[in-house]
Amino acid sequence: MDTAGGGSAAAPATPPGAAAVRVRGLWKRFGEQIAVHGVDLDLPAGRFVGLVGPNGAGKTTTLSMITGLLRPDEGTVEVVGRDVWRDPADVKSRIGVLPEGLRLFERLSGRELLTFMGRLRGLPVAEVERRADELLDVLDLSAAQHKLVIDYSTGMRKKTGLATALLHNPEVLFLDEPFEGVDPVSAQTIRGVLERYTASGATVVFSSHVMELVESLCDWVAVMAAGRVRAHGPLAEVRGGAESLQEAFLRLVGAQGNPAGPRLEWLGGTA
Ligand SMILES: Nc1ncnc2c1ncn2[C@@H]1O[C@H](COP(=O)(O)OP(=O)(O)OP(=O)(O)O)[C@@H](O)[C@H]1O
Repeated sequence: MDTAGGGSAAAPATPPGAAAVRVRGLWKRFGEQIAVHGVDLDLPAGRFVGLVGPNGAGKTTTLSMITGLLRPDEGTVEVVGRDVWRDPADVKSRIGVLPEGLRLFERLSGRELLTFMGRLRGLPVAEVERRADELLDVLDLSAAQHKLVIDYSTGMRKKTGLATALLHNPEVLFLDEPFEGVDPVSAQTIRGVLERYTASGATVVFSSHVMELVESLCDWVAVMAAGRVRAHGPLAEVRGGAESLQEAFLRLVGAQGNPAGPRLEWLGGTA
């Protein structure tokens, strides 16, 4: 089995049009709380897929179960046609994951971290070095590559996490809030790398609260609320007649906001 991928460009094995992710009857409870409530989902390969939903909708829990980080109470997950929970090692060799609140090895430099992760993935040393050079360069991290990760900013950490997730040339990349806490320059860099990656036929699935971002990047969207999938499909279909994805989203999740009304009168101005 080639766990290292073909070349420096993504080499997806999933035929275009096939499902990159297939989820059936997925449930997760935390005590009384039902975080994921019988989710069915088909995410096509070769797309830029956005998973959106309000706080607490179940996005992170769902992504964690899809990527083999959290065991479901019920349900099945297939990624690139393989059962995640029956064959986790095979699936994990084919995916890259940037989880929420990623913890990196703080006492390694960015460069050492990439070398370590590449070797852990079974890549030959020379190939790790070549890929690390390119990723550090493209992600504007070359100048900081010998600094310890503990001294990295939030954006540098996200970019380093993204580099480690891409190093083994995965078929599907899962990113939980990849743009959170990232400045516009770094966001643009990350965006460029992801666009290049999907243009080669690979699949990106990412969660975000930022509708404008999802609308401008994604061609496929899944909307979650209260542990359920409210809509999923091509962006234009999910947006429907609404003017923007934001408007469609607010309608789908039934959100009216929570106006302060007569409350918080003490806030601001003089009493
Ligand atoms: N380990 C846990 N223990 C208890 N409850 C949890 C746990 N993880 C998640 N939950 C609960 O499950 C629900 C879904 O959480 P989840 O983090 O998946 O939502 P989310 O859509 O990713 O939210 P956000 O956008 O705020 O990150 C929430 O009500 C949350 O409190």
